[in-house]
Amino acid sequence: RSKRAVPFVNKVPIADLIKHSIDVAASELKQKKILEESFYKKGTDVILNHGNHMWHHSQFMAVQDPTKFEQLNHKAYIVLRAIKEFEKTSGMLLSDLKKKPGLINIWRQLIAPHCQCPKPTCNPTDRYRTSDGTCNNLHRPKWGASNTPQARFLAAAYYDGLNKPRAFSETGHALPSAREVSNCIHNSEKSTFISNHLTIMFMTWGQFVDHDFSGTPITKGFNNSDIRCCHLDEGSKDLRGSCFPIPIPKDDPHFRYSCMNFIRSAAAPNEDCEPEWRNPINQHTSYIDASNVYGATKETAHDLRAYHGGFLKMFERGMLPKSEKVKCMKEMKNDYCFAAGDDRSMVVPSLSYVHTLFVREHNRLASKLALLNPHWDDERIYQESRKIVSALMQQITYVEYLPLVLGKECLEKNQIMIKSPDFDTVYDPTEDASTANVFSTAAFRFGHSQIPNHQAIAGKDGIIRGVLPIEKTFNRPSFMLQNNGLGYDGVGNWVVNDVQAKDDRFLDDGVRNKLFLDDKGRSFDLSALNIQRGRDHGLPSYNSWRLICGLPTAKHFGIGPGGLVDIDAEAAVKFRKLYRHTDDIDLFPAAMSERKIPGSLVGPTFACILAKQFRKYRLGDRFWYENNFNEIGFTKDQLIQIKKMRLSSVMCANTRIRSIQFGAFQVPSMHNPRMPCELLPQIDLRYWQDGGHSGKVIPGLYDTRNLSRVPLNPVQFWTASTYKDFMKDRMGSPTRLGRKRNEKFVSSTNET
Ligand code: HEM
Ligand SMILES: [Ca+2]
Repeated sequence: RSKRAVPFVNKVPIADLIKHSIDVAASELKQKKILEESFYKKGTDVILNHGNHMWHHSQFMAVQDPTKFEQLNHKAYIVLRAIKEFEKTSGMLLSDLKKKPGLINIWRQLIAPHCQCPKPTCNPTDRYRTSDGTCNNLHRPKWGASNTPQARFLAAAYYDGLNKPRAFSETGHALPSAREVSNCIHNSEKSTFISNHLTIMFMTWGQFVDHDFSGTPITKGFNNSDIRCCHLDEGSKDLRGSCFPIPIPKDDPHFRYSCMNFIRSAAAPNEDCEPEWRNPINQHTSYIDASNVYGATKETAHDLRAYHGGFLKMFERGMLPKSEKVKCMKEMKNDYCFAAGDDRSMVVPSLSYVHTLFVREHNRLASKLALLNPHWDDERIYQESRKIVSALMQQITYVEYLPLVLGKECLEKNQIMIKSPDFDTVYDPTEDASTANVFSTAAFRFGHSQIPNHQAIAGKDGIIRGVLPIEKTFNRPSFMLQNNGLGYDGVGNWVVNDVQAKDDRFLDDGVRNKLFLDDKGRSFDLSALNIQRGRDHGLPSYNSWRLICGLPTAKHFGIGPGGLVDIDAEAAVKFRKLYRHTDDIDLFPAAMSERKIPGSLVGPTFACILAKQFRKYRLGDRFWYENNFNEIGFTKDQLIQIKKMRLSSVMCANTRIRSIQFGAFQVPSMHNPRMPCELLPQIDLRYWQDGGHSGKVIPGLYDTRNLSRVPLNPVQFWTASTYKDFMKDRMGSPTRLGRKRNEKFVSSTNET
């Protein structure tokens, strides 16, 4: 009986209550719009100046498609407001409502006028992925698509069960400020360690692939303006619901002001606006499909295409094309801002480097495929090249990157290991590959501890020729464009020769204190943002994740049985000081503090979450490169070619690099020696020739570099004096640049 819909509450038909709730919500949306406009008119919300620290953050969290975004956000508002009203009038909770299919049907019908979401129509014989990821799963066409809600592995933990951030302890007190937690747990002052074998490229790949499967935009004000939360009084903050600023402790070692701006992520409604708690939007396709290269909507993909020869647009000397839409900081006369499949491409030069590399690879493949198949049109060449590039993203991530993150044993256990030299049809249409909230908000941010305090350019010998503190490179393409684009190759030489910061619980100063530093000395703390974002997204606490991962939960703050068993005593003491109850502990700081599983870079809790998600990305993708599916898949011969490939091969084929170690994620060593590019594997594209591999040598097919060779001269722009200022600045406060690294820098700058 309990499964049937409850027809009446206090003699009022329940359908009437639902209708009333939706009507209230729809009419309040109108008032909300007026309220938002008033914040703009009052000057609380503004169009921020270039270079302001909040401007940088807002660029990073920007909406890629404002029209879709506004629609999603409005629908989500109606759903959330209507549930709140319904809870009030019916006495039922969201959780009760979700258990009653009859009521959900009524809800769906009544909310439909506010929720026109055209359903994608899928053609099962389409050979290529859609730009927005729809129709990958033919039964659930929106799974993994862009501009859909992030998935959940666990029920949300909002303060009100629905919408408000997790801000209070089990004891009823406020949770400690995210900055306070960061100061205590993530502060790197005492650490001088650098990773002993992983390169900057390893860190960069993590960020690059993250921007393929996840992009969470923040709420915007009227007229696409930026919300300034620290300017609001308490009453207005509550009324708006989009502000959740971070209090900065009075005795903060770095910040001299008391409030860090924090705007909540924008919300997306569920399919058909079904009743659901708040969920952040993912504006990327969850699939590893190079949506960061090609764009995650039809419109972005269109803007990036050249529409001839299958090419993507490019600027002179193989650089990313100019963007009119995305803004950046121009420091030199000829600087321009980059357009890419993901708008975060300029956040640091190391990331712009890989973005550029993959656009070059696409165009290189396109020109070769056109030689082999002169009858192919622009569309066919574009799609076939895109298909290979997406496969390379998967190959590099699963064959080169993940074994270093998780260790082979974990890959094996979770069906993440690429074992076969050719097909391995793993597709399971019941797996939803949508990126989960916990994965993008906490677990995959593990890489933030790898971010070094600097960005640099090196010569072919790997010796650093110029260096800048990272905070002077955020959103500044100058570094890449200097000396007519030669900065590009310098960054490439740097990322494969220098080491990243160590994978520990600490975040370096450049992002923990100086993230998006502006000329007024204002900036953010990345670890505080991560923690606050977790609370904003209603992420359950550390213990809940331990439980679902089958790991023991902590009942006390000791390190013995029943306590924080995977955390060292020194850190456990800090958690005891910070939190009142073990069920309060935020996931990010605690999982980052766990001892690593041998052979991996993460502790058991993050390993569990990462493995679960990477399994879904593999099993839930109909276009996964290893699937033996006629038409949409590769042929066996083609797949064998792709499985030979490494990131180093891609760098060799598209840049002026002449020799490189086989594994670009590890520094050159006896076990990973540098070798001439000619010795590295390259795809034999003759297997893509219609009518089969002819065996003929096709002129032009094997000269892999499509750029004219220009010798790499020592780069003049970031001079030794810049470097010295940088080091002077650092010497005052010890940072994690170890002595060994200092020596290397000094000797290198003496040479230039
Ligand atoms: C120079 C390097 C990097 C910078 C400056 C940077 C900066 C940021 C910032 C500002 C955010 C948003 C913070 C917020 O919630 O307000 C973010 C999110 C994120 N970062 Fe990083 N990050 C870097 C490298 C990395 C690396 C190496 C990884 C992983 C290996 C990573 C993974 C992520 C993920 C998964 C998100 C969430 C993305 C989303 O859903 O929108 N980041 N990062
Ligand atoms: Ca994607």
